[in-house]
Amino acid sequence: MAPRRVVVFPSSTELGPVLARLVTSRAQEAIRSHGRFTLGLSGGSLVSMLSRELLALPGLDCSKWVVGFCDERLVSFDDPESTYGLYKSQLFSKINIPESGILTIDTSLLVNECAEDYTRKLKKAFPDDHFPVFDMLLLGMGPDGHTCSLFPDHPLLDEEKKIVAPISDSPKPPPQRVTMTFPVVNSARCVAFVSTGGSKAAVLKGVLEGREGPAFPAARVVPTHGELFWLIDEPAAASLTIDVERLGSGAKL
Ligand SMILES: O=C1O[C@H](COP(=O)(O)O)[C@@H](O)[C@H](O)[C@H]1O
Repeated sequence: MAPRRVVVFPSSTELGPVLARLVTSRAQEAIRSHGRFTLGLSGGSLVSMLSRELLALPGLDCSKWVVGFCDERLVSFDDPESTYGLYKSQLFSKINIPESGILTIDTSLLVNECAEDYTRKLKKAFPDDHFPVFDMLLLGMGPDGHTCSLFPDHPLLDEEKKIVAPISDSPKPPPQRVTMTFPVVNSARCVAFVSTGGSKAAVLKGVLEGREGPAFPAARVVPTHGELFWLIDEPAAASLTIDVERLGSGAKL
């Protein structure tokens, strides 16, 4: 298990460019080693930061990228809650990723069927893996400690067999979603959390310094063989007492 790296930036302004360069460095490594880069994206506040920062990089080439979703809300793609819809307008429509390289859910299906259909799509994209091994997953964390659509005290936290699970009682709207499960998240070669803002400070302390076990879903993200980064800003790090790395916008991870 690679050591966890908790990296604190003065603000999201410094964090953003480092995140973008981390993604492209892992993309280059993956393409060199096995010809493509598989990336799992989260929604929420990540969408606009990641899109803006990737688009700011000169000469970004996404022709060998395969992109999936760590979780997705079961709403039509033109709904403002659709993670795919947001990435399409803010990122995919502006880069050279092939359409076949974007693994989307089928929003016409009921939530259980949607999860099964997405499972089939991931199995097809990762034919050699029992659980898909993504080169990189980008995760967010809600103020309740949820990540993907894996919420505190939900039975899905203990899912060990499924690749993608349906959820129809998400405490955060919209209620119907599909989500990668922990076995998939923890199989990734690199996982990077991005968490910014003072509203995350208390939960971040619980997740990163929790003494009495992993009560928060985000604390269960411990890649078996992969790297784990927590990229956070000073307001989110305000309550931490553990040792962290403090870096600026020029850093290379
Ligand atoms: O609902 C969701 O929330 C989490 C966290 O979002 P944030 O806006 O607090 O960063 C996100 O990672 C997940 O993909 C999304 O569906």
